[in-house]
Amino acid sequence: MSRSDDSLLRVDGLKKHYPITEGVLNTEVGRARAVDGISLELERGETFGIVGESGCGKSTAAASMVRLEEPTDGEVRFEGENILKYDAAELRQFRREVQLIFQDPDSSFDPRMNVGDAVAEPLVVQGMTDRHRRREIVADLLERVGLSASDMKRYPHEFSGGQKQRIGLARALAVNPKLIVADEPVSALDVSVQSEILRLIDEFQRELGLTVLIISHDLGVVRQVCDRVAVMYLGEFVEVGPTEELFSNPQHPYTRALLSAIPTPDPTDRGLGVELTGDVPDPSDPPSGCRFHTRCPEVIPPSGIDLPQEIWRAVLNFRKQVERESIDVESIVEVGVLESDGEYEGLEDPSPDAIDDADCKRWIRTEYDVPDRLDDPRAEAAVDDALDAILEGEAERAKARLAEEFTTVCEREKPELEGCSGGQEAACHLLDDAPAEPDELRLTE
Ligand SMILES: Nc1ncnc2c1ncn2[C@@H]1O[C@H](COP(=O)(O)OP(=O)(O)OP(=O)(O)O)[C@@H](O)[C@H]1O
Repeated sequence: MSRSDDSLLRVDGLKKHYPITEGVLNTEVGRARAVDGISLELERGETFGIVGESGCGKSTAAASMVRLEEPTDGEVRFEGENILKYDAAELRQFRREVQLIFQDPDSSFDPRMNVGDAVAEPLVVQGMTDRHRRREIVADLLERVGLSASDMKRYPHEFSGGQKQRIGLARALAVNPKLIVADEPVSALDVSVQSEILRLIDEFQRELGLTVLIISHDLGVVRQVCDRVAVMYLGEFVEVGPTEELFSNPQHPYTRALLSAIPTPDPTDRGLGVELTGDVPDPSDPPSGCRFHTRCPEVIPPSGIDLPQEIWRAVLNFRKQVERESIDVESIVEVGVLESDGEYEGLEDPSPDAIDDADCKRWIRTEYDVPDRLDDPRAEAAVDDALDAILEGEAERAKARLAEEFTTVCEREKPELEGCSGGQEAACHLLDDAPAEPDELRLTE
């Protein structure tokens, strides 16, 4: 992602992995890959947003970029200097130039300190000894954020959430920072107040030429203020681009799914019609290939498999349950018998052995929304063989049969971020120029 040499902050291949330990000896048994190789450049004066669901690594990314967390790998350059090599004095200077705003403004205030002292604190730390001058600056800042100079004497608990966030902004601006990093700055506030705070950030950004990095799970927030946006999923950026391009012409299925989830005021507008189900997977064991493939509504089928999208997704979900060995045949059969309209009436032992295999297989298919018969003969044969193996208690054979027929390029190969026609970059095999398998077919809708 090469933009200009005059970027304020440049991040290359940033990773933050947290060790997972067990036992009294704290033996490392794994690593949570919270951030797993992200790169970006913040141009001076731009507002950049990182958006994604809870748990995909946004806060850790921001914290690692400003060394609140020590990165595991990668490089972060601020005005061309490698911040990971800063000594204590350089780090102190950096901490003045980069100010942080958090979701909960209370966390940055000492409840026993009045607002005047709280906003002036960074000036004191910076060595400004002139009390009168400090008061002037604080009065001016409070007025600029929409409060009054007389609020200086009051204490944080006397203010509403929105007002506290204004005070937090005044405090952040006190030392003329070059970069503001705001982590969910409005998500704790009422919707009506959110817009006001975002407008204020926008105003300051323009007036003072600030560079702003906003972290949010809310696409509406980033759309309101950001010039560019990165969409993050499970420690990686899956799409990066100018805000309007990304919102009007999303290229990654994850971006499309996030956009679909935004409620629209128009009841006839059904959005992009994509539903995002399930949670972000565990970052200590991310899915292979494209990390989104386990939830993606647009997974590319393997060569020669031709199923409608919804049915293909159901087959993939069924395969996932087989992989996890979580298909509870006994319970499914028990329910099947109860609902079987008398066919098995009076049966003393409703165990799978006492039931016709064809019925067991049909009930398992129903449980996972797989139709009784798939139109694609290859897919049908694979599902049927796997069901036979399951009923014979041969889980490994079932897994192997499904893997043989249904392993997709999305699971096999990791897509890289690449430029798309709309001016953004996205990491998705749907955008591959030459598909890994030439006869790979897009799913019929
Ligand atoms: N100190 C830690 N030790 C281990 N794992 C961690 C630690 N901090 C974060 N994680 C894990 O890293 C992943 C990313 O967390 P992070 O808070 O950065 O995500 P997020 O997108 O900001 O979500 P949220 O908005 O909920 O904070 C999560 O799975 C989280 O559990």
